[in-house]
Amino acid sequence: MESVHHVSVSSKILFSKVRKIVPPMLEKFHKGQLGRVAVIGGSLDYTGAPYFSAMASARLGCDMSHVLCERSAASVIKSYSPNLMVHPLLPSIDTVKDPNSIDVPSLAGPIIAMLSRLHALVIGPGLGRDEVTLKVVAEVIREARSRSIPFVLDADGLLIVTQDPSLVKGYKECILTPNVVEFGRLAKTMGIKVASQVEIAQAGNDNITDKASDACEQLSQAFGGVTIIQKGPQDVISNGITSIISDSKGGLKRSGGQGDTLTGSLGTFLAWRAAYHEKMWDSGEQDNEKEAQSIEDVQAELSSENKRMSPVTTLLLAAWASSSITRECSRRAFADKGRSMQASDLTDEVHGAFLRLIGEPEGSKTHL
Ligand SMILES: NC(=O)C1=CN([C@@H]2O[C@H](COP(=O)(O)OP(=O)(O)OC[C@H]3O[C@@H](n4cnc5c(N)ncnc54)[C@H](O)[C@@H]3O)[C@@H](O)[C@H]2O)[C@@H](O)CC1
Ligand SMILES: Nc1ncnc2c1ncn2[C@@H]1O[C@H](COP(=O)(O)OP(=O)(O)OP(=O)(O)O)[C@@H](O)[C@H]1O
Ligand SMILES: [Mg+2]
Repeated sequence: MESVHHVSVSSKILFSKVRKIVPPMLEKFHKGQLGRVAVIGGSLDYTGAPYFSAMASARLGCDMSHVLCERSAASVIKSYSPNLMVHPLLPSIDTVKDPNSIDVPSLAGPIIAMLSRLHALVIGPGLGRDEVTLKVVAEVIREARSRSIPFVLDADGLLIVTQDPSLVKGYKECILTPNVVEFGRLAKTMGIKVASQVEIAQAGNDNITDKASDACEQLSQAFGGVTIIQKGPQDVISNGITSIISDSKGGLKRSGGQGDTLTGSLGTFLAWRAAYHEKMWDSGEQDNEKEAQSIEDVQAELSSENKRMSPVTTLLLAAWASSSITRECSRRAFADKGRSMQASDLTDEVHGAFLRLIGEPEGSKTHL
């Protein structure tokens, strides 16, 4: 018998809490303060995924969007947009002298040197499966974790986790974003038998949401409390103790690359969340002495009108907000383009989705 631990707070209240972690637009801020995010991905085969992710991050509102990619992908990604800063720093089998004897820390050095300037990382979009690349990215993950830099792992980044779960196990500043297939692979790696959303639906269960939350909670617990967004007909978000369901309407076209709008949005939200906890602006909330742990604590923080939120609560909110924005982008793009909709159509909807769902926080000076 599964236990159910998802929060029961209305979307309206959740969005009002999300608005608290969005920095207002103020004249005093300098370049970079509204977010410096890097997407680590992009290879010979895949150049679209890192672009969609980095553009979603930029369109949502971060100041600096970097892409750290494999050499062969760099010029291609640069040609998509001059707004992105694209760095050809990832090695591959083709660019090292001897793939069987590589100095991983030294190959990872140029990327690690950038970490101190970044608020958040999105690791995996279009990364590919080159073994040299993956070893170097695993080293970057280790270093980012040791510096408490928050990161999102998706696509081929999740493959790195299936190869070595200890890289993220127990790290609370990390979000995994598996699709149905990736969720199954992660569960298998952790040796737990959980049904995916599709299997649950096919089995004709009545309580699909409860069963899906339970599966996501179990996987999160197996990872020591890492936050997981299981994407699907509804996105189930869990940190092993508390879960939130994101089930707003999306579009009906399942073109590839929509998950990249999610990861890019997450990158920006993680950067904003860090700024919120550093008190970069006055949120008008009262200090909160107690750090939320349990679902009751999280629920109380979400229901309180004027209390600062704990990192556990804001991580769940960042995940829920990013999922909601992605689904709203998909809904709007599908309403406009129908079956012709592509991933790039979501990119164009990010700002409109943000304004409709969240809106500018109090104090923002958007009209000069
Ligand atoms: N334009 C681009 O550059 C894109 C690049 N992508 C990259 O492509 C690489 C491989 O990603 P894949 O997602 O193909 O990973 P996999 O190679 O692991 O393939 C997953 C497979 O699962 C299938 N699948 C997905 N959702 C499913 C569902 N709900 N039910 C049943 N089957 C389902 C897919 O059709 C796919 O064949 C990654 O690096 C990714 O970032 C993709 O994100 C798509 C867009
Ligand atoms: N059946 C569905 N109904 C509504 N929304 C969905 C459905 N399936 C996926 N989505 C939404 O699409 C987005 C991407 O999820 P998806 O499962 O396509 O990820 P993915 O396979 O990793 O995508 P990508 O092609 O970018 O790698 C998520 O935000 C999710 O909420
Ligand atoms: Mg994907």
